[in-house]
Amino acid sequence: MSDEDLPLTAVSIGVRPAADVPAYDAERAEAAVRELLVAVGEDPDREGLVDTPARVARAYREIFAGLRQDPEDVLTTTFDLGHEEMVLVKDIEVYSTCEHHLVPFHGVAHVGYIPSADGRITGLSKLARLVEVYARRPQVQERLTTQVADALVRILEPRGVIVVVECEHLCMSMRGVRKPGSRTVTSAVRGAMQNAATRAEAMSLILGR
Ligand SMILES: Nc1nc2c(ncn2[C@@H]2O[C@H](COP(=O)(O)OP(=O)(O)OP(=O)(O)O)[C@@H](O)[C@H]2O)c(=O)[nH]1
Ligand SMILES: [Zn+2]
Repeated sequence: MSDEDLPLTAVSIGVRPAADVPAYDAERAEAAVRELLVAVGEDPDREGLVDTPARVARAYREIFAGLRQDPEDVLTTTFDLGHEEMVLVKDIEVYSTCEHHLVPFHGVAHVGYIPSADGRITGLSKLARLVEVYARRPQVQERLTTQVADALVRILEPRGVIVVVECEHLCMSMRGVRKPGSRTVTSAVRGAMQNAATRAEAMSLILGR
């Protein structure tokens, strides 16, 4: 499927299904890192840098592994516990990569849902794994937040979902506007979680009050 064939929703812009993403090209990544070192004025053959292109290529494989993972493969484990109340995993550590500057943004995600009427729930770790699938891609924080919420809606069919992400963007800290410590908060709220009282309950749990 070409990018032109994808519907232009916030979720799918620039996003291909894992099956359509070509295999990771470590050789190409390594050559590109070597070029980058030359471009910034470094000598890629000096002792300290000689292994760096290969090292960075290996690191990028890991950092962008989510491009080759489908959320459906993560949310496979479900249980029918008959639990119909809110489930919330908070303070899930997030490391992602800003797609504008290719530097990290990091912080926490809070993921909550109200199970479907039949009480179908997923494993708690799967919520954190879902965040990982989308964080390990070139990202913007808004899309990361939306994608996690919409994958939960699509796959678990819960009655409601809330996803709140709070991150510091190193592109705003170490360069550019240079405002270390500023945090960006994004949220996506779906279904019954949009009800004011339910949303307030979720937010009070997230804020620890
Ligand atoms: N909305 C959004 N913006 C982001 C995110 N990550 C980085 N940005 C912003 O993307 C914008 C890119 O702006 P440009 O003017 O094209 O790039 P730039 O000249 O490097 O901008 P500065 O960062 O202001 O120096 C900046 O304002 C960043 O702060 C994100 O996750 N969400
Ligand atoms: Zn950035």
